[in-house]
Amino acid sequence: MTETPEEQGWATAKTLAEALPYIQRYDRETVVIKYGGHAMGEESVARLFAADAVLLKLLGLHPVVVHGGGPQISRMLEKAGVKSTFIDGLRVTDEATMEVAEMVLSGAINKEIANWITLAGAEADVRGVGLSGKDARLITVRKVERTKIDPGSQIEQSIDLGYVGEPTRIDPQLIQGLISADHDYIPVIAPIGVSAEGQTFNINADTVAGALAGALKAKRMLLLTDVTGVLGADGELIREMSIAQARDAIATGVASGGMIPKLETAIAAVESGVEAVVILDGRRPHAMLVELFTEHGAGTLITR
Ligand SMILES: Nc1ncnc2c1ncn2[C@@H]1O[C@H](COP(=O)(O)OP(=O)(O)O)[C@@H](O)[C@H]1O
Ligand SMILES: CC(=O)N[C@@H](CCC(=O)OP(=O)(O)O)C(=O)O
Repeated sequence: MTETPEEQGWATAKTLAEALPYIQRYDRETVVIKYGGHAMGEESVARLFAADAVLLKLLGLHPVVVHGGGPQISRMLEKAGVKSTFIDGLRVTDEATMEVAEMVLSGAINKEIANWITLAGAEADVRGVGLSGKDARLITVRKVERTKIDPGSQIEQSIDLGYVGEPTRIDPQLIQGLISADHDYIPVIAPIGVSAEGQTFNINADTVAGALAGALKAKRMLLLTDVTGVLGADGELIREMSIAQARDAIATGVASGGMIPKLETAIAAVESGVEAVVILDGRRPHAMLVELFTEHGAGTLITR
């Protein structure tokens, strides 16, 4: 039986009223949202994401968006005839790759998301502000060091990932200023950092989100990706995990590839005081709203 417009109106009002306890729970709390490159599907879906970020702001939360763009960088490199190489989920980044990565992340994707937020929030003057870790030295990094044991000689060898950085210091002042001011700004951050010497580095976006969530003492970190959440060995969605279970999933190989940096980041964020991390499917419209404002939530919830 189809609902009349009037019945639909009553149902909407009921849904809104039911969200009250959750709206109060997150009142003035910071929520770091990592919007992955795989979650950014068609432009229409990405615009819905921007509109939902505006809604969160108007409901009294402080959303801070960190975006990825791995597949988009790979496509741009492919056009130039360059093959992408990943080691443990991290892109091997030489000088030319760094230039392309910065152009795609800070130049294109960052400004596009900030612009969609500003457009979606125009009537209430909610605005997206696009930044990278280079702005106001938001993210200082050191070069990532990786080693492997050579199977023949059994000698430990270092692997050079090039300009791949890991955050050593987050200076949250600029972000805190933006979210606490009278203006309704939503910071949008590209995963680019600088070394103490000012060299530009490429950083995994999950890692940036985790470090930022810790520094901002966020209530929640949402990792929006292209799977429903963490899947167990049986392929079923795991609804809740402790950080010990997350460590197990990595050690036993249940989590592989891109899921490894996500779980590592989730563990680090929870250990640094973030109450919970949720890994969820960002391709589904309104996934963030279901997670934050309904009893059942969405995806995999990771807590201490
Ligand atoms: N146990 C697991 N549960 C869910 N996804 C997993 C698991 N192990 C590996 N993965 C892979 O991790 C991917 C998500 O990571 P990634 O591709 O880096 O996403 P994003 O671009 O959103 O950061 C999934 O698409 C899936 O292929
Ligand atoms: C060092 C490193 O691997 N950096 C990533 C940065 C973008 C990213 O993390 O994007 P997703 O979240 O969409 O995967 C890269 O170059 O692909």
